[in-house]
Amino acid sequence: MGFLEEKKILVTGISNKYSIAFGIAKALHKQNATLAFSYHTDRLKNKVYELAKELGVKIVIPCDVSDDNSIKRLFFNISKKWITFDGFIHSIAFAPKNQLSGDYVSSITRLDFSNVLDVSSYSFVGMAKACRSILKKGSSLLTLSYIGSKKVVPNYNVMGIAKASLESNVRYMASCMGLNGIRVNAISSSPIKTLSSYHIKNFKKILNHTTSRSLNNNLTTVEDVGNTAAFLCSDLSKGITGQIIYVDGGFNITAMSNSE
Ligand SMILES: NC(=O)c1ccc[n+]([C@@H]2O[C@H](COP(=O)([O-])OP(=O)(O)OC[C@H]3O[C@@H](n4cnc5c(N)ncnc54)[C@H](O)[C@@H]3O)[C@@H](O)[C@H]2O)c1
Repeated sequence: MGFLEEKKILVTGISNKYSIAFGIAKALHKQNATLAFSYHTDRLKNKVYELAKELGVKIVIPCDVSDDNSIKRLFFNISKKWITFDGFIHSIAFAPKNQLSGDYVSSITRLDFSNVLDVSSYSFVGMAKACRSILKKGSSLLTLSYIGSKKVVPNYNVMGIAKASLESNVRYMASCMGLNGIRVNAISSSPIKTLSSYHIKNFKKILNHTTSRSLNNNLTTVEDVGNTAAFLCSDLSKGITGQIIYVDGGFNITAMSNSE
């Protein structure tokens, strides 16, 4: 019997087996959570159904978080299956590839700025707003962030601004929803090789730097993030809300590595 027995949790943001969201789904499944998946586009449908089958997930629903009607449809479908549920994982971000390299000030446009913040930050509160009435007391909402929100990481550019907004979203959402017994947190993860991170210029350099400066000299894995997510979705973490929890081997506290 796992510590998420009886919990019904929606996992968004799976596009393939390398997605952090799939690592989280596996960890939640291991603790006996009942899961639903949402996926972004038709192009991902077969892959996400295949991964759902691997974990025995019966509910798989499309949702484009840049569209309010699509978000509404997602939760309407969830309510038909579950009536109420215990929270969701928001593992969604988007920036065009040309915004993840080079000179931030020269390349940013008003349109890209608003699209990136819409999909990568607004969507978290947009989803919470749409499902608030069917969330159980004790629910947990979780999103994924990165230290580029607080410190400058070359080429992360507008995504850093989006993550700063997302982290602030976590605090304001936690404050609003606390009285309903709903907790809201973020995991700030080390860099991990996924489809999204692949688009960041010189990602390998960022990955190597983070690993060499982390206190345990280890690569952070999706299993590490997944296990922390499982804890944050469970009642074991009921005293934790409005927090940005670092899963980065201590990288965020260092100013210099032991070997420098
Ligand atoms: N990989 C890393 O190094 C790293 C580090 C810290 C935080 N994160 C964050 O983790 C989260 C997951 O990213 P990942 O690295 O697993 O990459 P990923 O590409 O596997 O996941 C990103 C997901 O966002 C979804 N998405 C994009 N636009 C969408 C939209 N309009 N509607 C619905 N879904 C949409 C994609 O379909 C995809 O499944 C992101 O928020 C990312 O910023 C990643």
